[in-house]
Amino acid sequence: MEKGLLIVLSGPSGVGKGTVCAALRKRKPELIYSISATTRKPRQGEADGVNYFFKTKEEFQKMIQNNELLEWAEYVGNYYGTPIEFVKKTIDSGEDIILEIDVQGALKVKEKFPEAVYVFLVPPSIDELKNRIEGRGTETADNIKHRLSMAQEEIELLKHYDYAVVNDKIDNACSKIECIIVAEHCKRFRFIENKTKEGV
Ligand SMILES: Nc1nc2c(ncn2[C@@H]2O[C@H](COP(=O)(O)OP(=O)(O)O)[C@@H](O)[C@H]2O)c(=O)[nH]1
Ligand SMILES: Nc1ncnc2c1ncn2[C@@H]1O[C@H](COP(=O)(O)OP(=O)(O)O)[C@@H](O)[C@H]1O
Repeated sequence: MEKGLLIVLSGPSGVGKGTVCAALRKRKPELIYSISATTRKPRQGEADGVNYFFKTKEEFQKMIQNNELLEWAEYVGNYYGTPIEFVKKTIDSGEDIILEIDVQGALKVKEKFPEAVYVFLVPPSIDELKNRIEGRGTETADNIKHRLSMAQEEIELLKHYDYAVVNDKIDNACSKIECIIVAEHCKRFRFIENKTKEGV
């Protein structure tokens, strides 16, 4: 049976990863979403086990020690990580799973899963990125500054990704990601065909 795709969606904070994933969920309900663990405090409206698994620093450290995380990263003073078990189970069952993670985390996943599909969500401009982070109204002025300076460095890492998707309009970005998923399935089918022809 063909394995599911591991799709890694990342990009700078505020580019719209969460928003695009929420829209994709509606358009493509069969896609599975990984839920990360974090030591960040829940924002208003966020629930444990839905947006994140909210952990204390000690609990998070235990997850690292027990090899329960596919990757983890420290981002602006908090830890974020991807529980590995759920990801493995999903792709082994032939279903596609999407990870919405930061750029450092994505590059760590690439070391373990080079065959995953790496998509970088690009802001239309740095000014627009600033507007979006400020407009969201969830961060302090200092935190926004930090996120923006990280964004400049993160955009340099675009070259390690398979695809760049500009998040100008949410629907455009979703359509492009859907096209990427279709194309990647076609690519893997060709790979299986070649193997069959070679008698492997
Ligand atoms: N490495 C890694 N980054 C994550 C994970 N989950 C979320 N992130 C990223 O951590 C960053 C901060 O997340 P968050 O505090 O929710 O803020 P926001 O995504 O900017 O709204 C974002 O870039 C997320 O994509 C994870 O499991 N691993
Ligand atoms: N295509 C878009 N056009 C305009 N605003 C957007 C777009 N995508 C996201 N936003 C807004 O930008 C802000 C940051 O989006 P969010 O999904 O929280 O980003 P991220 O998860 O990458 O940090 C939110 O207020 C969201 O409504």
